[in-house]
Amino acid sequence: MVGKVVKFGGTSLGDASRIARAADAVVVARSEGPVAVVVSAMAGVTNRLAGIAELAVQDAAAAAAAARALVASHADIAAELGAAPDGDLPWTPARIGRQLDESLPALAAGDAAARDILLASGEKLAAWLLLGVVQARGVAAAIVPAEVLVRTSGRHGNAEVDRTATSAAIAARGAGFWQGLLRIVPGFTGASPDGRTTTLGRNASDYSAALLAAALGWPLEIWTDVAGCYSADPRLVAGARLLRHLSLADANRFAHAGASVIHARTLEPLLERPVPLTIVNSFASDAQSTRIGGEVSEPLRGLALRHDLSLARGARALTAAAAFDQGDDVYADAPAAVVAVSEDGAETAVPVALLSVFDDTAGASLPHRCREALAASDLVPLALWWSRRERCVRIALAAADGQPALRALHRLLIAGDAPVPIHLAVIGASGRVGRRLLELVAEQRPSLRARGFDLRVVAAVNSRKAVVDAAGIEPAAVGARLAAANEATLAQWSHDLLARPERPLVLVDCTASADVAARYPDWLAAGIDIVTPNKHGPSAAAPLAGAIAEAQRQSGARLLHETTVGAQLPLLRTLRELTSAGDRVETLEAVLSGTLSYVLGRLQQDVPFSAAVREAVALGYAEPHPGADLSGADAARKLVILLRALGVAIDLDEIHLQPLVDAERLREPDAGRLLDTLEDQDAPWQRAAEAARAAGECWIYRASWQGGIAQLRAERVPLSHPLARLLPCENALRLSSSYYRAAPLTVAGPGAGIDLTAAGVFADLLEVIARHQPVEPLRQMPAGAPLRAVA
Ligand SMILES: NC(=O)C1=CN([C@@H]2O[C@H](COP(=O)(O)OP(=O)(O)OC[C@H]3O[C@@H](n4cnc5c(N)ncnc54)[C@H](OP(=O)(O)O)[C@@H]3O)[C@@H](O)[C@H]2O)C=CC1
Ligand SMILES: N[C@@H](CC=O)C(=O)O
Repeated sequence: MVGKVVKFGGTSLGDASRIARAADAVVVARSEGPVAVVVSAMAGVTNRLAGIAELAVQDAAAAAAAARALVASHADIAAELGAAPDGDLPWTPARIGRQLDESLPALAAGDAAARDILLASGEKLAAWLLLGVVQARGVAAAIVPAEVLVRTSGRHGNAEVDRTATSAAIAARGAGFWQGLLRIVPGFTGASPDGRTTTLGRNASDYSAALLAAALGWPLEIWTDVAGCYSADPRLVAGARLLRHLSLADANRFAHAGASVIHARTLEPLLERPVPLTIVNSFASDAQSTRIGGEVSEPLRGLALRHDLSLARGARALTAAAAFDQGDDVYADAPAAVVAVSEDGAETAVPVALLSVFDDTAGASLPHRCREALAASDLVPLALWWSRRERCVRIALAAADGQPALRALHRLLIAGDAPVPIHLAVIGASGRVGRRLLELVAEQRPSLRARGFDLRVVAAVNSRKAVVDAAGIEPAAVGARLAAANEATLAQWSHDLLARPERPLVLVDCTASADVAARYPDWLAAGIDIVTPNKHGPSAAAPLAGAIAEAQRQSGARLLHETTVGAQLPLLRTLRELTSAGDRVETLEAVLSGTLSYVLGRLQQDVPFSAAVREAVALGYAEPHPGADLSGADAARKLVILLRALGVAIDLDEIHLQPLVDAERLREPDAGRLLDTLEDQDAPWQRAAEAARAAGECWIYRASWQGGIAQLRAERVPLSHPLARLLPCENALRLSSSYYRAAPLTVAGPGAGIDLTAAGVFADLLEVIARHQPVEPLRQMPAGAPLRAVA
């Protein structure tokens, strides 16, 4: 009886809820026939184990503690799942813990065999966890140690698999063994001829699963965090298309050229003993998938980019065949200009990109069309040639031209005139800024479409409900769709959003929520751009601020938040540009709260304090909870953001802050009730305003930064003071700097309001969209002597 092999990647087993979901999928699969499961270690675990191996060399006690913590975290997850496996098991967290303890001296001595035992324990612990949940679901299951199946060389860290011996070992168990109990096999692991545990190199669990599937002759499903192979890396190319059916041979050509998702090594056993492979998105199993092998296949049309290559001038040369891809003669028909590489090229090497263009429908015209497409985008290749063996066009480019060329060629050869989809998730969609933003999206969509973009709202969220719909939600229907939607917590909708394969995805956070801002690192790390007027992220304390910066650095996704200070006023961008042009700010004073500027301005017009606050709320200047304005906290966040834009490392708790009204009353959580308490402030503020007027002065809520001290407080200033001349609600910034010493730079204007804020958010959104412009401007090739080699 034919069964199937199901492999779960680390993200699919990333936490208790994902393990439970994987177990559910296994139970369904088991109800349909025999199943063997291969598991990776939980996401991040192999990196932690590698870190422990390094630590053991320097600090054995710290390594032991880290190993214990890691093993204990798996036991905690089993407790959370309420499912620990029973029966006689080859290992348990306790056994693995003891084994790691015992191996510490060998690890400290740098023993490669001990390191392999340590690294392989991640998959074993994951197998143990999944076994427990599957058993708790009533499925009879058992673990098979990979060491008894996968036969390898003795090379620790990256062992070679003896495929013949491995197939024989798998077959030797007999059909009954595989068709009876559900078998769970840890991936990434094998054993040397003398029985020592070996590991197969990073990301090798797919390979383990392919070995098992080929030996059993069972189809393979790989459950991972993407839907499959795309016509180009969807993180780099907006509108990349999912390739639904590929032959094994075409998938192999594509993988060898550097296409992501499937490693060429995974395909090797399947090419020898063909069984179909399906890639399934664990987080959106409703989504489409890629099926490799099997009855149906489509012509390969896709682009793969490698940028881990370099091109050298002079020096000792190797054949590119050896340097690029062992045993592959793809360069045999390449021009002489790109067939050699410097071996000692560290000093002379220039990074290059190598783009492989496959279009099996194009015939002999493909090189010519590639040339034309590049020329149309003002991109100049270093070399372009037809690879007979791989039936693709290879294009060597200066490294900086790699991604622009990828996008340009994808658009011109594959996507055609189809607009680039830009997916939008609007958080805070029923709020004032959120609603106005959705109106702007509806208004501006036609002009964006004319520029080649299709702006689609795919998610809308408020504090209680969420709609996620890849087909798109009409902006005008968002309110009704949310009203009809199910309740969803932040954790739930964030999880659903992270699972969506659509890119580019821009999350617009129109809340004032710190909890939402705390999720920014996760979203950014997943390649989701964020646009926001919410000050909680950019003014967050160092740990969150650092995580946000790091996630942007690693993923290339960006957080844009120009409206967090002064709404639509050009403040942050101006300061960043000045700083990067070498200016050094010496002192700064500002009015940063639109609400307080309005309230204090209205006092001068004889409007009572409490009435002025109500007006500011009604006009849309105030925060969702006006206590944030009256306490000065909102303005303090703006000052932090402003100073950080100038390169000043400062946290909120370093600001000297004097609230406008007493802190006690600001504890009232209900905004309406807080407003009801304010009338007793009318008389004192009326007296204060009259006294100021009599002295030829007025009140402002002044922010300042001088001598390293940042403060905010209500102050009386002469009417001649530049910050006294503001209209109610206006903000102003005045700074002296090395460039603005003779006369300070002043920027002033309306600094709050729903329309202005939504317009500023939309402007940030346009900036993100512009990054996905399919054709990019000409980039210069690196200067220097003629370039003549690729590696
Ligand atoms: N007004 C202005 O002049 C300016 C405002 N800003 C900023 O704009 C942002 C939005 O302000 P505004 O539109 O007035 O606020 P609103 O109170 O009108 O709207 C806030 C929205 O966020 C939603 N929300 C709150 N908490 C969560 C959560 N945990 N998860 C998901 N959604 C949540 C609310 O849901 P629900 O509808 O269910 O309550 C609501 O839809 C704020 O950060 C503000 O500081 C920035 C510059 C200027
Ligand atoms: N409440 C703020 C507006 C948004 O940042 C203000 O009054 O300035």
